[in-house]
Amino acid sequence: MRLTPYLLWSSRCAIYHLLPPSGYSNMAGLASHWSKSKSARLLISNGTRQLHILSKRHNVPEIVQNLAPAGLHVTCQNTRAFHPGITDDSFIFRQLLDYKSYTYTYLLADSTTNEAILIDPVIETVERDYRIIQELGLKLIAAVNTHVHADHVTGSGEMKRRVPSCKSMIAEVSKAKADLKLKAKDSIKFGQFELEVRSTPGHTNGCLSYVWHEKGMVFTGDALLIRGCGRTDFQEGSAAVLYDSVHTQIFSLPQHFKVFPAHDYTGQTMSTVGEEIKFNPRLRRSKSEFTDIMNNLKLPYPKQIDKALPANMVCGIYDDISTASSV
Ligand SMILES: N[C@@H](CCC(=O)N[C@@H](CSS)C(=O)NCC(=O)O)C(=O)O
Repeated sequence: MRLTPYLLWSSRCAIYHLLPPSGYSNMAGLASHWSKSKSARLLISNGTRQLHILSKRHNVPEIVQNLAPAGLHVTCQNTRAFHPGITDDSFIFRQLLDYKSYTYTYLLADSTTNEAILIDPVIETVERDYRIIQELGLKLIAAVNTHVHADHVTGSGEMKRRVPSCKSMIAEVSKAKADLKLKAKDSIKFGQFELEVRSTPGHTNGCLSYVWHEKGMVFTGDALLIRGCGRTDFQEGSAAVLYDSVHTQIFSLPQHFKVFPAHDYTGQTMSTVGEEIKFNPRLRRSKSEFTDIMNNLKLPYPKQIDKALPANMVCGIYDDISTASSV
């Protein structure tokens, strides 16, 4: 069997993708590694779906021989490994991209109860996200917005039309319409898990970040981007406020916490608190240097701002736009 490294996340978190066999010379080594390792597991898949998890009692070389003609693969996964899109035993995590606005939507779920939440859904990708939720057999309980976005329309309202149990959420101070208004120290529960709500204003006055302490993740919206941060030139933005928010609410988290922002324009998917403290070219500086940088960005306004702001004040339900409060 040919053993092809699929992704090397760190020296102790390797995920190997085993291609359909052309010979089985490595099989003995693999089987030995697998039988000794508490965290490695072998999954049978058809390339898109996981079909079966092999247990230690299976005769792996024999099974693999029979899989290849059927076009099936064996994947050896280290369950201590983590990568967006990989499901560990207790939770499901998907990082979903909207190519138009470079927005990340996050799907989080408890694998036992199947309760799920979506962070920052986008209206154009609601069908895709809804299909994933259905395929995975999840019960969507919330569409959680990090803030009133200016560059795209939220998918919360459209998702609510498809999933009546789904509640829309946004910061109370944003004054946007939603089923549940959030404030600092609230928690968002799904199954056995919960996210802590932290107030991180500065990009907008109602920006929230969501901390998943148990899994060491923080969803920062536009407050903290990878090697960047949200602009501060509209929607009651303030560079000084953003600086304090990030330093007190995000940089105070353990340095290994993974940072998942609402956007990335450079193809990066995640960072860590420690990396951003060290390498963020804006936020690692003093507050006055940061303010100078932010006040001189000279970015063009987002293309969809005129449509996005009023729509997002009503969770993206266009019928309600005429009754929305002003932004
Ligand atoms: N070109 C995009 C908008 C890009 C932009 O302004 N992004 C915002 C977040 S969405 S309001 C931002 O804060 N960017 C920070 C930066 O440093 O780029 C469009 O037209 O939609």
